[in-house]
Amino acid sequence: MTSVSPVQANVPRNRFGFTHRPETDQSFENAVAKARAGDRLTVADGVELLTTGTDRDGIDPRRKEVVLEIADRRREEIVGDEVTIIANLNNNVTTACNTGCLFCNFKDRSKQFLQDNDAAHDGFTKTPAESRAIVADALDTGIYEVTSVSGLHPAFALDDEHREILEASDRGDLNYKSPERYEKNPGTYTAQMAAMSVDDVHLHSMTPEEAYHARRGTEWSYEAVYGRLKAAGLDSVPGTAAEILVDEVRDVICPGKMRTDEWMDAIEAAADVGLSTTATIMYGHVENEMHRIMHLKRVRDIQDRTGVITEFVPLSFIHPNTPLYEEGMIDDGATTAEDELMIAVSRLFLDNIDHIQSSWVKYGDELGLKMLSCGADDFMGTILSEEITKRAGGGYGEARSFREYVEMITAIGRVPVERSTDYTERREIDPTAPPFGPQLGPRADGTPLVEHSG
Ligand SMILES: C[S@@+](CC[C@H](N)C(=O)[O-])C[C@H]1O[C@@H](n2cnc3c(N)ncnc32)[C@H](O)[C@@H]1O
Ligand SMILES: Nc1c(NC[C@H](O)[C@H](O)[C@H](O)CO)[nH]c(=O)[nH]c1=O
Ligand SMILES: N[C@@H](Cc1ccc(O)cc1)C(=O)O
Ligand code: SF4
Repeated sequence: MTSVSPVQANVPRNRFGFTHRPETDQSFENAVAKARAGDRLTVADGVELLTTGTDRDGIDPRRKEVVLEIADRRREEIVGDEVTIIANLNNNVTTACNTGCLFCNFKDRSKQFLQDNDAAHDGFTKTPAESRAIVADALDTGIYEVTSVSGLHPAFALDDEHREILEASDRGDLNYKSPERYEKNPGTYTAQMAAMSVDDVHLHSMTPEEAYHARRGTEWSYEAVYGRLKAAGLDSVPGTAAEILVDEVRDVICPGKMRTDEWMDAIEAAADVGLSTTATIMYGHVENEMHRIMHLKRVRDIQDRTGVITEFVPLSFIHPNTPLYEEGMIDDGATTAEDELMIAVSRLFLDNIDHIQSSWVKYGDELGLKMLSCGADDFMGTILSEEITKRAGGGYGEARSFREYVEMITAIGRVPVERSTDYTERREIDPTAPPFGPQLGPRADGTPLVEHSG
C-alpha cells in the first residue's frame, strides 16, 4: 500500500493549556463502524472521526474520505437529493458593541458613536424607522425572511419598561447609556422587532447574547424576554453566540460573553415560548477537536430536550482582521480538510437535526458546493448584505441570486428547493424554467431577487 502523507490540522495544540484534549480510548475503526451502522455516536467516537484517528498526527486523507462518504450517504438517507436555499435579507441594526470578543471585528467601541465624539469611524446604527424601510424594500423584491443580528449597543433596552429600569439604576456595571447621548438612537429591541415585522415577513433575530443584553439589570427570565419579543413580532432565533460551548475556550476568545450554561438556558427558553431556533459552531481558532465534539454533544442534548433546532450551521472562523490574529494568538483559520470533516461529523453526530448548512459566506462557492457532498444539504440564503464576515476579512461577497444558486446546485446533480426558515414550506425550482426568483415570501412573485456579477 502506498503511504499518503497526513495534512496538518490548524489546531494550535499546547498553546493554551486546555484541560480538554483530543484523546480517547476509542479506535478510529470502531467509530467508523458505528457511524456506518447509524448508531448514536459518543464524544470519543466523534473525536476519532474528526481527527481521523487520535492514533496518528494530522488528518489522514484516506481516512478522511471514508468519513466524508459515510456522511454523504447519511445525508442522502435523511433528506435525499434536495438542496435548500432561502430568499432572505440580512439587516444588522448596529455595529456598536463593547463586549470585545477576540474573534470579532463587527464591533466599534460604542464611545465612537457618542454625540461628542468627532473622530471618523465606519460603524453604523439604524433607527427602527430605517430598519423598517430597508425591510419593506427587500420585501417588495421577494424575500421570505429577515435575519437580524447586531452589536450590543449600550442604548438598547428590551422595551420602555426596561428602559425606565436602566435609566433609574445607579449601577455602573450595566453597559447602559441613554440614547440621547448617541448620534443615532437604535430604540428598543421590541421597537426594532415591530418595525422589521412588515406584513408576514419571517423575523429571525435576537441571539442568546442579544437576549442577555435585553434583560441586563433585571431578574427577568429568558422566557419572559423571548415572550415579549415574540409578541412584538419575532418568529425564530439565530443560534449564534454559541461559538464553542466549552467555558475554557470562551475564557480565551470571548471572556465578556455569556457562559455555556446560559446560552443553553436562553435557547431552551426560546423553545419554551414556541420559537424555533438554529444552532451554530464557530470553529477553527484556538479550540481543539475535543472542544468541537463537546459542543456538538451539548447541541444534541438541547435538541433531545426541545426538538426546536431546525438547522445546524458550522461557521468557519475568518481570521485576518480579528484581535486573535492581530495579537498573534492564532496563525490561520481551519484548513479545507478540517472544514470538510466539521460538516461531515456534524451530520453524523447530530442524529436529531435534519439540516446541516453550508455557508457560502464562510467557504465561498467552490468549497461551499463541495460541502453539499460531505453531509450538508442547505446552501444558506441570498442575504443581500453582509457585514460581519466582510469586516473580519472574508471575501466571498454579500449576496447570491437564485440564478447562481440554480446553476451551482444543478451542476452537481442535485435539486434546488426554495424553503421557509423552518423548512416546512418547500418549493422545488425547475431548472429549465428561468427566470429564477423566489415565490414563498409575502410579496414574492417569481421575479429574480438580485443579480450581481460577482
Ligand atoms: C457578530 S455576532 C452578532 C450578534 C451578537 N452580538 C452576538 O454576539 O450574538 C454573530 C456571530 O457572528 C459570528 N462571527 C463573528 N466574527 C466572526 C468571524 N471572524 N468569523 C466567523 N464568524 C464570526 C459569531 O459566531 C457570532 O456569534
Ligand atoms: N443567515 C445566515 C447568515 N447570515 C450572515 C450572518 O448574519 C453573518 O454575517 C455571519 O455569517 C456571521 O458569522 N450567515 C450564515 O452563515 N448562515 C445564515 O443562515
Ligand atoms: N451566525 C450567523 C449566521 C447565521 C444566522 C442565522 C442562522 O440561523 C444561522 C447562522 C449570524 O450571526 O447571523
Ligand atoms: S460577537 Fe457579538 S458580542 Fe461579540 S464583539 Fe462581536 S458583535 Fe459584540
